[in-house]
Amino acid sequence: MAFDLSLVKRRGETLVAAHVEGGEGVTVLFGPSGAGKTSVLDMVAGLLRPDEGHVRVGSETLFDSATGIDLPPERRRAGYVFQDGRLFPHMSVAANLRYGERRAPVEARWIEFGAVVELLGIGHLLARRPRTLSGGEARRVAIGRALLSGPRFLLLDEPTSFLDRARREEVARAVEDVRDRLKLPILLVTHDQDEASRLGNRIVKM
Ligand SMILES: Nc1ncnc2c1ncn2[C@@H]1O[C@H](COP(=O)(O)OP(=O)(O)OP(=O)(O)O)[C@@H](O)[C@H]1O
Repeated sequence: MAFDLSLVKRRGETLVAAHVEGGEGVTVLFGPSGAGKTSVLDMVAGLLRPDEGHVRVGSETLFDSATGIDLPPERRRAGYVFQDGRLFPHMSVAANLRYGERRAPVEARWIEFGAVVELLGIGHLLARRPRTLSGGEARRVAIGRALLSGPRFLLLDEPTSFLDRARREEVARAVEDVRDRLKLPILLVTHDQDEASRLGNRIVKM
């Protein structure tokens, strides 16, 4: 499955434009602050309406301004991991993960709780609250919650930003595992050149 995106959106003074014709694996959106990377993720997720263009993932059209197709976010089935993770602070790690799972219709669940916990190495964290996690652990839990929501693809907004070197490494490895073991299409935003080269099967400059 691959992304096929052609998007144009005016945001204030900025014209955001992106064209992606991807193959498998990780497509990196790379560019300076303000180029519109997060806006592109929001348009793919269905949270922001493009002025023009299309969003296709695999054989499915999620948006097309020419034909009027515009699926609501819940039917697009994006696993969106926001830059700040947005874990629920009053819930344990396990409850955060289960929340993702409960959101998924039964027929959309393609991965088990135990498999996600194992893949991301978060078994020892299940009883903890988000505020007691390191930045890298919190990002891994947020990726796990997204995976359990039965997504067709993942949107990762700067998954290693604001982390020290060791935590960046942890999260980068988790992204590689998701890419290589689950074969899920991933659209990943970064402004770190090394990370773009390491994780991306292709890089789209914005
Ligand atoms: N709600 C909004 N109304 C008007 N302009 C906006 C709005 N949100 C974002 N913008 C503008 O759209 C442009 C793209 O913003 P966006 O957050 O998508 O960029 P980005 O590349 O993800 O930046 P960063 O790397 O800093 O997160 C910016 O110029 C921003 O000021």
